[in-house]
Amino acid sequence: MLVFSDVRKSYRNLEVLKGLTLSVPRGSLFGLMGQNGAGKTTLLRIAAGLLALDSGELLVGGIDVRRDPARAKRLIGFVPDGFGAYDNMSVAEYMSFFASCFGLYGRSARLRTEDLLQRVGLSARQDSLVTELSKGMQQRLSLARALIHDPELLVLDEPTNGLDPGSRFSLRELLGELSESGKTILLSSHVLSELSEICTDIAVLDKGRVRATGEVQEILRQIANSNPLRVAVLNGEKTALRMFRTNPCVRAVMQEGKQFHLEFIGSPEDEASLLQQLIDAEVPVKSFVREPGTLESFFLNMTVGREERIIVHDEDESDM
Ligand SMILES: Nc1ncnc2c1ncn2[C@@H]1O[C@H](COP(=O)(O)OP(=O)(O)OP(=O)(O)O)[C@@H](O)[C@H]1O
Repeated sequence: MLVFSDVRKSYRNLEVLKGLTLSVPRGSLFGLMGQNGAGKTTLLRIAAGLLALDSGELLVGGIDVRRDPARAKRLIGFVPDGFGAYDNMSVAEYMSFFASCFGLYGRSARLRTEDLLQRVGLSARQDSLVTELSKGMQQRLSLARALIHDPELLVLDEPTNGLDPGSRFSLRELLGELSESGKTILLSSHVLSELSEICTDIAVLDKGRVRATGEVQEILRQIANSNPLRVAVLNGEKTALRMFRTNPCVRAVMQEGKQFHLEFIGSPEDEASLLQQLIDAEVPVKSFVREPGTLESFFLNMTVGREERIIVHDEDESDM
């Protein structure tokens, strides 16, 4: 649905997107991760047709945005990070204003507005001033506004930012429903657990480039296969240490008395095989736990330099 190829964008001397290549599949609910200043908003604003790219190519639904920006824009609804100033407008007037921007007037604009306000749970607030709405309600109104022309692609910049847990939950449900109804959704978020819960695909943006991208389930599976193992034994720690050091899946061992922290790259079968070896050697295992995979650990691995991460190797051979 969206294909960025070698896209570059600078603000004066600051190059923010440095040859960015990314593909957002049609029908996906795509999450964009990245540290502050990574270039997420810049990327989303380019996707929404609000910023021009300096070089490279962007196709929206197969349309080259540089050749036919107006046609590309009709395919997109954009929800920015922040609501803007609409002090003297009621909810109904706000919707009617944006409907007119897309050539919808009279009865068709009214029916579309009613349908969208119902979908976002704001039917009862049509006559309220938009400034009287809570932040969560404003965010839902902004979403309804972005859907006024029934776009195929919805782009949202930090949509859950500043929302309380209840509003976050209802917005996530709404995005899930829209995704199921066939919309392609591209959103950024700092709440990584949220992305793993709702997104089908993610990309990690770092210093203006895509460092990793793929289906969330596949990424979580890979994370799970590279997570540490924590093992505690009642005794037999020397035998256990010898086994850990000779196991091909164990990259580093940290020992504290009868407890071990293993950097382990392996499948659940590899884990089971190591446990079986300990049992066969009659080492009494007290606990054997693989830490769960999270998007946070993946994100940190991608964006924090290796030199900043501490990996402790147990070099001491004296207890063998
Ligand atoms: N209009 C602008 N003029 C000059 N520099 C800008 C402009 N907009 C953004 N920048 C700079 O570009 C870089 C990327 O900004 P951008 O807002 O795209 O990042 P982001 O990943 O969305 O960050 P955040 O998570 O903090 O919102 C930052 O260094 C920012 O200061």
